[in-house]
Amino acid sequence: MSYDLIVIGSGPGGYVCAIRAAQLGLKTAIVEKRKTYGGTCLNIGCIPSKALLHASEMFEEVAHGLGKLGVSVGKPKLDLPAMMKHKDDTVGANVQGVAFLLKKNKVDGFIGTGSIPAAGKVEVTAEDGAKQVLETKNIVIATGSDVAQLPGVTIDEQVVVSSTGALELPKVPGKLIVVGAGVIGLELGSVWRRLGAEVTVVEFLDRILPGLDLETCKQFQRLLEKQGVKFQLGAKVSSVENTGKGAKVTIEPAAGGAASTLDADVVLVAIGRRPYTQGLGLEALGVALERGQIVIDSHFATNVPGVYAIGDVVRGPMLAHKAEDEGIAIAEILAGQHGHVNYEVIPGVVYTSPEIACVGATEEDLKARGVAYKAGKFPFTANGRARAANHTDGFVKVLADATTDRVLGVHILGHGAGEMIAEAAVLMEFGGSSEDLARTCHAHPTMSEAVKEAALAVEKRAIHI
Ligand SMILES: Cc1cc2nc3c(=O)[nH]c(=O)nc-3n(C[C@H](O)[C@H](O)[C@H](O)COP(=O)(O)OP(=O)(O)OC[C@H]3O[C@@H](n4cnc5c(N)ncnc54)[C@H](O)[C@@H]3O)c2cc1C
Ligand SMILES: NC(=O)c1ccc[n+]([C@@H]2O[C@H](COP(=O)([O-])OP(=O)(O)OC[C@H]3O[C@@H](n4cnc5c(N)ncnc54)[C@H](O)[C@@H]3O)[C@@H](O)[C@H]2O)c1
Repeated sequence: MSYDLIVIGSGPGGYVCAIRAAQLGLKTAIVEKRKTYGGTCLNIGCIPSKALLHASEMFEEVAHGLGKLGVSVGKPKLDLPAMMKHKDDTVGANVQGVAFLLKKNKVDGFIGTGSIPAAGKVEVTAEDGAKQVLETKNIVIATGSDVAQLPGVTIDEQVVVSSTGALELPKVPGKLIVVGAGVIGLELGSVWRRLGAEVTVVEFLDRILPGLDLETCKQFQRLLEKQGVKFQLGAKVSSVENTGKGAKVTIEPAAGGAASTLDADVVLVAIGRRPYTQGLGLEALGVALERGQIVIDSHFATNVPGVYAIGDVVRGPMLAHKAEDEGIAIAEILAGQHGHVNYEVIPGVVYTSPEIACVGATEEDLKARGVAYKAGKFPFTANGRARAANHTDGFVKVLADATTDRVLGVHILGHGAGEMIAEAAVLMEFGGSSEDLARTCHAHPTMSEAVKEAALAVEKRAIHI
């Protein structure tokens, strides 16, 4: 069988690419080494973590959030196996959904490890070792990423866990140490804190969530501390001694100085992810890599003709929707269209409570680039719906170019921020101004009115503050 396109890896980048290519009439196949489609995101990432985040948020809300609303209930009881079943069922429904969509679009699926013996050929090795070679005009590598390891620390997924093990813990740990105050550490740390663990986050830098808007992160850290999360910033974990029943974690100040130790029942290592290219045969093929990432041009092409790459395995934020948009763009390019991704407008969401959502530049980015900007801010305490729902933490911040008024960035800390950010992304995609946002009628009473008020605040004309 000869194909127009073979995609290696069926995460959000790969499966979306395959479906779009098939829609455009390309004879397409997809190769996946896992037993189920959907990649990191659906199997061990976005989807299971959001199932646990939602369930644990409900647990906490029932425990602490309802009394003020006049709803009196008894102390909630945690049924962890049922919560884990909800997570597993959610994953199951999603991965089956992807298998259905691939079939519906007549994409041929091959379960096995894909490698590229030469441009135009993909070898698929099944679990039992059986091999077959498929012919194709084009190959898209969408093999994603894997957990970054802490030097000298072995992840056994029992006591010392990665995000994968943290989604599967059989009981709530008494003490959980999280290494890394990035998105994974704060999301999964929140899950287990809500369910009863004492959580300490150890972060190398002097701030949490590097890369996100600093003011937003500082306020967010204070809210997490109020919830009971402890932070040790400017501290690096230098060793973890796994005793089988728990661990001793040695922490050194990042700036140097005396080490200290902390005891933990479970240690979550969440210090980032690395591009995954193992077993593809890229070295023999001569595909250029830089810091582990496959090097691509603006059309996703590697240096080997007919071989392209997208998603976590290439440069840019490691986000599912970025991988999806790249998958669509390369499929359209291969079908002779003009696929394109606007990297200036990729939203990011941290699914904690409250959530953080952002799109575009931070104040730090704009200062570093020397761009003159105006900031408009509006707190949820002044929003009627937020007060009615008892979700008054946080604010919306709109950053607009001081000369043209074009919106350059929007940062939201608040309940439902991940849903609210979409209107900012649409506005920015259309090159909109803060005035466009301020003049758009927003339904009352909604949390989104805070977005409009923050846009009004850019010109110091917010009404409700
Ligand atoms: C705990 C966690 C939570 C996350 N939450 C979010 C979130 O809420 N939102 C968000 O945007 N992002 C989130 N992410 C990141 C997101 O999962 C990734 O950015 C996204 O999955 C990248 O998609 P991808 O298609 O590039 O690769 P992946 O999803 O990693 O898929 C790659 C696939 O390729 C397969 N593969 C690898 N090598 C081969 C081979 N040689 N042959 C065949 N198959 C191969 C792998 O088995 C895998 O299934 C999260 C990640 C984690 C770990
Ligand atoms: N909601 C989402 O969109 C979502 C959720 C989960 C994961 N993800 C993606 O997954 C990727 C990986 O997430 P992550 O949280 O593992 O990585 P990250 O890069 O977001 O954060 C890792 C943190 O660990 C710190 N660190 C590194 N070495 C350390 C050490 N020795 N001691 C203490 N701290 C150390 C870093 O300074 C950094 O703050 C991210 O790129 C993220 O985009 C996204």
